[in-house]
Order: sequence, then structure tokens, then C-alpha cells
Amino acid sequence: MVEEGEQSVTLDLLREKMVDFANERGWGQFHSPRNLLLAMVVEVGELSEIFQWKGEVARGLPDWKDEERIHLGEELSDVLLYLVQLSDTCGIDLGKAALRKIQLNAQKYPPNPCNNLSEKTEEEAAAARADGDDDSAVVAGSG
Ligand SMILES: Nc1ccn([C@H]2C[C@H](O)[C@@H](COP(=O)(O)OP(=O)(O)OP(=O)(O)O)O2)c(=O)n1
Repeated sequence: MVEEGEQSVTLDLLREKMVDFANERGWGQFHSPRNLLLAMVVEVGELSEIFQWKGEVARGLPDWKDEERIHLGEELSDVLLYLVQLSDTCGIDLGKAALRKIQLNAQKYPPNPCNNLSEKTEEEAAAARADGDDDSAVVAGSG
């Protein structure tokens, strides 16, 4: 038998666990799309609160304490778990929808082989920005 901690996490596993969680408590009746959307937005607010007033934080959060990281993981999970439930109650297969959207994004924003930031290190990217070679405007222009 696969132990809980060894299970690979899929959106479908999370969906099934949240269906069981709601059914065991008789909460399915309250989990309408609108209620789940509002609950998710509240959790996005709680997630935002963690970053509020901190200023910009470095990638990987190197200066954060363990308890801050744990709290962040909890709030990220709350958003994900409500999103999974919202998608389910709307009859949307979130995994399939997300894969399709990644394809659409790639068509809309074709890769530029001359300007592949993903192959640059953070330092090289920072140096390029300092030289005025900043392609963040391209990303910022997306809607
Ligand atoms: N009707 C509910 C209530 C809770 N949950 C689940 C989804 C979230 O993962 C978590 C949210 O629980 P809380 O509303 O207690 O929110 P927090 O865990 O953020 O607690 P708090 O707001 O006290 O920080 O529980 C759920 O699916 N359906």
C-alpha cells in the first residue's frame, strides 16, 4: 500500500480528498460555485497578507523563518484546494483546462530564440537589466 506521504500528488487526488472531506461533514450543500469562489478569494487575501508590507522578497525566500514558510504553504494550499473544488463543482477538468491554456499561451507568445532568458543565470539577467537590455516590458505588456 502506498503511504500517504509517498503518494504522488495529482489534481484528481486533491479533488477526491476534498469531495470526501465535504461529504463527511455534510458541507457539500454549501459548496456552490459562488461560495467556493468567495472562499478562494478570502484565502487569496490571507496569502497576500503574508507578503503585505514586506517589500520585494528574494526568490526562494532565503531570509524567511521555517514557520513563515509553513504558513505560506498553508495559505497557498487553501487557495489551491478551493480552486480544485470550484473547478469540480463547475464541471471543469482543471488539469486538462490548464494544459490546453499552456498551449494557447505558447501560441500567443512564441518563444524568441535570440532572447532566451531561461538560459541566463539570475546574475546575467540582472546585468542585462542594468545595461538596459530589459525584456520584462514584453511580459509586462501581456494581458
Ligand atoms: N466549508 C469549508 C471550510 C473549509 N474548507 C477547507 C478548505 C481550506 O483548505 C480550509 C479553509 O479553512 P478555514 O476557513 O478554517 O481557513 P484557514 O485554514 O485559513 O483558517 P483561518 O482563516 O482561521 O486562518 O478548509 C472547505 O473545503 N470547506
